[in-house]
Amino acid sequence: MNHSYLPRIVRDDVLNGAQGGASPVLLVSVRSIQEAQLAADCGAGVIDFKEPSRGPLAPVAESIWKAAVEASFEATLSAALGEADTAIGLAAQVPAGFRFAKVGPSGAHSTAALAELWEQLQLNPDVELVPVAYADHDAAKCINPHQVLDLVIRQHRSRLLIDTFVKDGRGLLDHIGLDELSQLVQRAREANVWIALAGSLCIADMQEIAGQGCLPDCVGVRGDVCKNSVARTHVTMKPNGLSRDATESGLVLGERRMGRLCRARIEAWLATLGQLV
Ligand SMILES: O=C[C@H](O)COP(=O)(O)O
Repeated sequence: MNHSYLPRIVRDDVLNGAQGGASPVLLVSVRSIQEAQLAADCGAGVIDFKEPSRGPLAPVAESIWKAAVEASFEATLSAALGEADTAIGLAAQVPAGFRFAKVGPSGAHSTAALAELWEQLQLNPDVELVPVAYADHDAAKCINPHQVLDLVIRQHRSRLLIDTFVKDGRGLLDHIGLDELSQLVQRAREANVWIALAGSLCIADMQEIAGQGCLPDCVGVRGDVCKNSVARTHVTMKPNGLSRDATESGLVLGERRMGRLCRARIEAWLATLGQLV
């Protein structure tokens, strides 16, 4: 494929974000090595492993983390660890080779409760915590994104992802206004905090956000690029009485078609972000 119109994404750009004048980096959440390969081939800057059927930040199996490190994708690796109930136990298992670990704040009713959660995460020194704030914080029963950002700044942490807890078709902008989002991004900027936005974002949302002069360091997507994904094909294309051979050949054809759709979507995102500097 022709990558010439895509922004050149190298790992330093991923880590430094738009603060150095670069375009926002694209993070694509995937649930398998197959999807990761597709995202890497397209040029996604961050490949984030999560199992969307089990929650907004649910982890994939540890065997997939290991396979991802072995695959040596040309992208920064990120692992979603879920919320306190899974993240504390899993943190130490995230292999070196991963750079980010996303942890959700649901249930943290106070700043102190969230600080305690972060304190309990025994991450490998090479793996950096990406604290998450939920725009729909009432549903997640936790403190709001301003309070999470306050804590990030107070603890001299480097990163923050604002996402949505409930994936019900509503997106980030259904829960947080553009003015408020701009304030958060601006505050993060001033405090030298790398900030990522996600939450069922589509390209039109991103254009609206950017039109407000609000440029995050990173944009995270899954729903918009993976709604036709290979993984979904497996879910929707059950045997249904077809012979095994016919079913398998249908799956292969379906996977190819869906893979093309995902690829086109990721490329459209990269082209859009590449224009935002
Ligand atoms: O980290 C980013 C999220 O995985 C985005 O997922 P989503 O686009 O389905 O809300």
